[in-house]
Amino acid sequence: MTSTSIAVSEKSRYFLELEEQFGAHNYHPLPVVLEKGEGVFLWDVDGKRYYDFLSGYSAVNQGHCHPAIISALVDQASKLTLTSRAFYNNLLGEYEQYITRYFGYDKVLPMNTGVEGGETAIKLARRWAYTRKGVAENRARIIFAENNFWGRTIAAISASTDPSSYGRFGPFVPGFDTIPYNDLAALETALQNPDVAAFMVEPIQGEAGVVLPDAGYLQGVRDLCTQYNVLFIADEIQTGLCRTGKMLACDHEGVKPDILILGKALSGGVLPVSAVLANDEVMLTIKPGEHGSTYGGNPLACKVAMAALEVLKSEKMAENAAAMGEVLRNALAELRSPHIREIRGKGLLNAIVIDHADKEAAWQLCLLMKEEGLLAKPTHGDKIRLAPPLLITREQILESVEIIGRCLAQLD
Ligand SMILES: Cc1ncc(COP(=O)(O)O)c(CNc2cccc(C(=O)O)c2)c1O
Repeated sequence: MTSTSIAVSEKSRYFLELEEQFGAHNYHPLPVVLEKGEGVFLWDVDGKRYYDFLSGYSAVNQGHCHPAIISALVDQASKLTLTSRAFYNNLLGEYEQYITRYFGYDKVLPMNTGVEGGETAIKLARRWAYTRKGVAENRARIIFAENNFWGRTIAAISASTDPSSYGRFGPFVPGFDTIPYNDLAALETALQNPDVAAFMVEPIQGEAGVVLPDAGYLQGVRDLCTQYNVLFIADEIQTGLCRTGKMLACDHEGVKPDILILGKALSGGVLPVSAVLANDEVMLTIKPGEHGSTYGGNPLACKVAMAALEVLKSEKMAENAAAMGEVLRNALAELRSPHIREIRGKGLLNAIVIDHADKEAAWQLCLLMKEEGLLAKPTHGDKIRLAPPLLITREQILESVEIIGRCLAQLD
């Protein structure tokens, strides 16, 4: 059933058909056409209001159109938006000082999208391996966890174990190996190879369906990477910035990666901003003119990112995510729905695994929830991510779970 064949309003149909005719068919969106966002809410073109339980895949942690972030955007947009890195500007240095002190690293390399952050981290790791670890040129290896997802570039899909990500896009980037997630023995075995430069891993696997490792896994990764002189790269693009109830998911175990990758909510969902943080031993292996991007570190992004980071702390969003995550998981459990096989998550990064004979049940449930005023989307078939903006209240969580419960009851 295509989106355009599902019953939608005349106004919505107009927009769906425009995208059908003039846009690449590289997504299969839920049939809803949005035109306004504020806090935890979205409104469609007919003025219907929805709870947003996707948050732009955790890019809108601070809530849609957060006033302080929009104010920073609007203020800077009328002054200076882009200088390129051919020249200095009055915001990049202040932003670099702000974010490196915020997370406790010597330096930051500013980029735009999350996948650019991943690519940058890999280049840094390879360069560090050749210039500091003594790995022979072009022999560096990067280890990834199975079921990783860090974007859509050729390098990102070269690391993927998901055929729907890499199928018929070969040939692939060499020097990448994968091991089972949450398996320290497998990691230690892989680290016996002296050519390994880094292990890049999500502290909680997002696109795999919110997969949590065992307690102690991240500490084990940290210890093994230290023991074998391998860089621990934490991809916190989806788990970071208060989403899991701490500033970083790594903070739940108090571990500090050698390279930290941030994106998504680094701009509060306003424009693409990513960042790679590391100490000098790693970061200074890349010399002037050897890496960058036209928009990387632009003054508009710097201003927006500082505002986005500020509100995370000033509005105690990590604390609220931790508390509301408990409320959400407990309320979902109270539903005692036969169609919920599993409830999992940390903070406000959660997912339910749907148990139903119909393999389309998760999609159907999302359609039913849309009709009832809640937006969510399945990932990998039977899992529905439940990840609202981090300023959601207890009352809003409970109202949302009532909606989910009503729709689950209609699934039979
Ligand atoms: C953990 C993680 N790392 C990197 C990326 C890549 O970020 P960018 O998309 O900004 O390059 C992600 C992205 N996460 C994500 C989740 C769901 C859908 C999509 C999509 O490409 O539509 C992306 C992610 O979830």
